[in-house]
Amino acid sequence: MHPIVRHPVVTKLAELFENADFSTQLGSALASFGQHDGVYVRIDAVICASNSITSNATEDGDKSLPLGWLSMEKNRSLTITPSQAACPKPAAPTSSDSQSSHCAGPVTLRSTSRNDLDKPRHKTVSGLRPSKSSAIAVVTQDSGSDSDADAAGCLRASNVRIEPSVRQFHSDTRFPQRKKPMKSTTPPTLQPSTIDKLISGIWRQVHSPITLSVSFPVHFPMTIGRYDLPSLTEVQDRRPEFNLRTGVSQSVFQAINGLCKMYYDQSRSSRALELVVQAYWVECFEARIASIRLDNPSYTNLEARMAALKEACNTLGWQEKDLRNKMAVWRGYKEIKDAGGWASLIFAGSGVYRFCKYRIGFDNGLTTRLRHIAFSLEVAADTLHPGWRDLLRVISLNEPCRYSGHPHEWVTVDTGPALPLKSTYSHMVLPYGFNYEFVDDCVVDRDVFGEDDPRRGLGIGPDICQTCKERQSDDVIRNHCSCFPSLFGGVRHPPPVQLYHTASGKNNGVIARCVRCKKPFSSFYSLDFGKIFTNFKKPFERGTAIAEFVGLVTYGIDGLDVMMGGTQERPYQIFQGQKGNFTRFINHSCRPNSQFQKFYWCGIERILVVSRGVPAGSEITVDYSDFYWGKLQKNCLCGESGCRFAHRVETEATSLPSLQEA
Ligand SMILES: C[S@@+](CC[C@H](N)C(=O)[O-])C[C@H]1O[C@@H](n2cnc3c(N)ncnc32)[C@H](O)[C@@H]1O
Repeated sequence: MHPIVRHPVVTKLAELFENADFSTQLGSALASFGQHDGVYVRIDAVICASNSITSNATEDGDKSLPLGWLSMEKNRSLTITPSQAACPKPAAPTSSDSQSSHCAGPVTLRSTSRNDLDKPRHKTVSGLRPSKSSAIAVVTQDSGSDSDADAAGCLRASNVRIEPSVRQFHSDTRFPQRKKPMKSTTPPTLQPSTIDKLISGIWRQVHSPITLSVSFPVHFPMTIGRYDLPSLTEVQDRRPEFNLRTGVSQSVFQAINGLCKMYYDQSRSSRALELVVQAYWVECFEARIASIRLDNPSYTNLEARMAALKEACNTLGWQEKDLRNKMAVWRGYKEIKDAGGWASLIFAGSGVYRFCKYRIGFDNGLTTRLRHIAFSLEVAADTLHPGWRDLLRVISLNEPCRYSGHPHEWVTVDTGPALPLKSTYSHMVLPYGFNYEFVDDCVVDRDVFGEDDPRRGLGIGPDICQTCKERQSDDVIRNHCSCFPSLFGGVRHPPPVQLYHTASGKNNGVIARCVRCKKPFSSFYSLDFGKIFTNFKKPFERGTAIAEFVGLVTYGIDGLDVMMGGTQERPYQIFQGQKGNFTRFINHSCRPNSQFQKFYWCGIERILVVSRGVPAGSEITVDYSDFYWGKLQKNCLCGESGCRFAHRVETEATSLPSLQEA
């Protein structure tokens, strides 16, 4: 076999075009030449009309662009690029050379056209230009002419003769580009890179109130709090008539807004599902290739790949070419998923298709950056969209968390991956270190209170709300009190808040991400595994309960932060030193956006953090009270203009403070 056939470029081409016969065909074509230095295999890219794709013959109008030449010299194969080959080394004129010229037809993939010879390789900018060549090539009948003596002759077909210099014009198919006028003299501003846009898009979606879920119809009617949930048919029936001619009332407009939002969210869910399935398909495809090779040990990887591709095309009913194109995009999805986790793909938004189709920035650090945020992203997704992992059920995947513990055990940091909560206290001297257990409800200290619950209000009935006088019950159907529906008497969701590392020296704090409406069905609802999702990109509205202040209900603690509760006759403390919820991390502000507030639920006193209007994306703060600050040897860092405790380190603190209700 001719050594050129073993040239890596030939192998690569055969692989690239999945033409296993290419090497054999080339070998037999070269066989007629014998092994000598004068044979070139010229590799061209041919631009042709789509209708000539099916036929092997190239059309007259086809444009051939030489990519390079392969040749043998001193028994060593060489690769010559077109730039080197402005004049490839002329081979010594031997009798065999002339033979090679004559026989060039079957070896070259395409015969050389005149255009190929004289076409300058740089980009042309005008429609008309004189040729740089001082000679013109003319096709002759005499294939054995001596035109090969020309410097570039060895690249020319032997039936081309060079005429003496003729002025010639070429027309160009491209119009000159219009020069864009300079808009202004202001210096150009740095635009965010495509990767920046993709990553900020992911964060935007994670912090948005979308509900990503596979929706199933649920059995209605049912009641949550005071609100009767409509049945599916009721939903249809209640839709107002959409008749634009009779005018659009506010309620009609509200309804169409609700409908629009519902389907918008639904299509986002199905888009996310599509991404999940397609990324997973790529994994299955690779696994199928491995199985085919196991079943057919004689198959090469290429053959196994082709077999798997055929199988897929048969089921999908797509052309192989179509599937290949789609696969290229799906591979991008898989790469994003591999680097940033499933959350990065699910929340990637619509730009991800274009991103993967054109592979913008993939080699430019995208995977490193996604790996960097994977952790924080998953913590945020779990905190704000607890149902997002359900989407993976479509591929029967039970994806384990990349992080361990409760999402609030991770502190988000603007500049990098989330930090383990414990590590953010390593710089502090704490008597027992930092150990905090997240619990949803208060735990009564039995050593102190026995079977009694000190929070039980004397003379307060367990059934009637002190505020609205409606019936209270943990049974969703029986409950009629809707004072704080997000916490009591309804379906409880994880609050849309995250722990974050403050930049102002207060160590950690709590940030509001997106929030729930006070009323469950103000204008829009969506069905999600039978739950009602009422998240909106709204602030925690004034009067909304953000959370209950949860910890160990005890008494007798001195010198540590505690919340005082009960009455003078029956006092108790809520201690968050070892267990509790995220309210333990809420900082003080002299202009707070929330406050502590007492509320009786089923006869038991609860201390709530209630919003005074917290915008999404801002820190949740309360006023710790003068009493607390009076005992704290620290300056307040709230930064408010009317800060009461900014310059008070000199003040003697007698003992450690207690938090008190505002
Ligand atoms: C209940 S903790 C709040 C969470 C705390 N930042 C952390 O990282 O654990 C109360 C402590 O936070 C700090 N802190 C809260 N608000 C503050 C403020 N406005 N200025 C300075 N320190 C504050 C004080 O050290 C205070 O004793």
